[in-house]
Amino acid sequence: MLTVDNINLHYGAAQALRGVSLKAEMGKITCVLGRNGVGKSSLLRAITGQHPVSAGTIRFNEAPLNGLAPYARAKHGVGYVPQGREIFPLLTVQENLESGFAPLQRKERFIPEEIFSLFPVLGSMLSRRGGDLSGGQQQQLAIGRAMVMRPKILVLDEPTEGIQPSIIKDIGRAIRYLRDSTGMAILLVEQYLDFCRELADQVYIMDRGEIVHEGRAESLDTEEARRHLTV
Ligand SMILES: Nc1ncnc2c1ncn2[C@@H]1O[C@H](COP(=O)(O)OP(=O)(O)OP(=O)(O)O)[C@@H](O)[C@H]1O
Repeated sequence: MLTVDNINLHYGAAQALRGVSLKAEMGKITCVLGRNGVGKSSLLRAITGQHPVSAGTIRFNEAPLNGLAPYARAKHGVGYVPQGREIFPLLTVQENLESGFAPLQRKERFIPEEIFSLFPVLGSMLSRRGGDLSGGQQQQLAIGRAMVMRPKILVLDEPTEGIQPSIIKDIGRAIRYLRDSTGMAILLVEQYLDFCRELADQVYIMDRGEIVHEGRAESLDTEEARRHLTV
């Protein structure tokens, strides 16, 4: 389980996270909802080691992650699908997937077949450049690349952003499959309430750098969630 306990995060003098605590359990999908600018990406940056926290602790299966570089967190099993995908536009699909090999030992350096069963389009586009793919295909590639490193927790930053509805469905299916088949923990941040409600087991709502609600997805008060999602 990932345990985030009372973290603060600053950009210079500006505080983006205030005493944020949450848990993401193995075999569960945990969704953090919030509108633009409330600190969702900052939370994921803190968890993946892209930005240091100024207070609080982050542990994964009891191992402290604080202070570890992103690659060391990847070795602990933290896979990250950043906002905007950040795939390499000039590398091929195959090379993008292979860039996930970095934290793996030599004998593990192969692309698991299940990536192509989940996202067949990647298999048919292996020699195409990442930059030539549509936004939805790039999102699938970014998830595939994170899967290459066999994560124990997959952290996704707004996987539905700018993506057409049919591909959002595929991505939802893939995330559910990963939870059910591997028992990994999945933590995603979103603004898209319906996607989150359909997919998540546990939901948190963030507003202005703080967690303002926590509960099971089926008991989420949709009206309250919408209030936090509109400015
Ligand atoms: N590198 C940075 N330097 C300074 N301030 C930043 C930086 N990144 C984010 N912020 C600020 O921190 C706050 C939280 O931003 P963050 O990106 O975490 O929010 P978000 O909920 O993920 O929103 P979005 O969906 O737009 O990414 C915002 O006020 C933002 O302007």
